[in-house]
Amino acid sequence: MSKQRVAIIGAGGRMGVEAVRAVGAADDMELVATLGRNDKLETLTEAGAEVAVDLTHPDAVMGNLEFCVRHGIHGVVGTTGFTDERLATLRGWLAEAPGVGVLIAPNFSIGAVLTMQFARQAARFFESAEIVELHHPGKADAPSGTATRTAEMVAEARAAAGLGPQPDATTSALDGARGAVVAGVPVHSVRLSGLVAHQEVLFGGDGEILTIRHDSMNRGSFMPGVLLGIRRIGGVPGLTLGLEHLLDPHSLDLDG
Ligand SMILES: NC(=O)C1=CN([C@@H]2O[C@H](COP(=O)(O)OP(=O)(O)OC[C@H]3O[C@@H](n4cnc5c(N)ncnc54)[C@H](OP(=O)(O)O)[C@@H]3O)[C@@H](O)[C@H]2O)C=CC1
Ligand SMILES: O=C(O)C1=N[C@H](C(=O)O)C[C@H](O)C1
Repeated sequence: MSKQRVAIIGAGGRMGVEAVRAVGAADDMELVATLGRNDKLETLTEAGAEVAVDLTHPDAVMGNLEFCVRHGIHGVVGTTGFTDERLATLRGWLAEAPGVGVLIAPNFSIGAVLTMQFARQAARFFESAEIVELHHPGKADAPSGTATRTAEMVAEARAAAGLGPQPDATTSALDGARGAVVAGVPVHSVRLSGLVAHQEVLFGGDGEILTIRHDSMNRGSFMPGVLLGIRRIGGVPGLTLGLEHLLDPHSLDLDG
């Protein structure tokens, strides 16, 4: 069986270095290109890349994806910063490139994927929900992509259950004291030396609190998800939002 030809964009970064190691060690993959900020995207086509992994920066990722999609290269994207508008633009490019697949994974770690699923499942039972995400101080964006996606999923579940706005009597607060509100869910961002990537989803009801916490202790925790995305995305044309859609179809059917 021929090996998948993989390129990594952002190869010198914290995640990129780890991904170069993981792809290099995978028997079914060949690392054909590693790109940094100053490399031309044409390197991807010259190297014959079939899948490009993007681990760069919110300012760079859309340009990278436009090039990949237009040149028939599948994308596995860990980079954050995807708004509804960006996703619509990406869907437009994909509509003109039948057969090309792009995975946008807010988080590649299985524990974080499960955290989001558990949070979605719990949301309808509690009147209050807030998120605390905690990361290393080198992180460029806040709130994290994972926290933003989690808040959206919690909000969707609340709306489907007919829950209204959260109780909150605050009428006077310093800017930022109540966090950033994402789809009605307050999200608090901590940046602290020593941390890697962590998240708590807090739910409150009458006399009880449920806390769902996940900790990535190192960036190796993301690599099985990166490799899974590379292996599967070629068989899933169009946009896939979230690693859960590439896992076994029934493995995350928590409501079933
Ligand atoms: N989905 C997931 O599971 C995870 C996602 N992430 C996300 O991945 C992204 C990268 O994170 P991290 O590795 O910590 O960040 P780093 O800042 O460590 O690395 C980013 C890399 O991208 C490069 N880069 C920046 N701009 C460009 C560009 N225009 N073209 C090509 N390369 C570029 C940087 O190059 P240079 O060194 O020259 O600046 C650097 O090597 C972030 O958005 C982060 O949130 C992180 C962890 C897990
Ligand atoms: O920048 C990071 O480190 C991470 N970014 C992603 C995010 O914003 O959610 C995933 C993980 O939290 C690590």
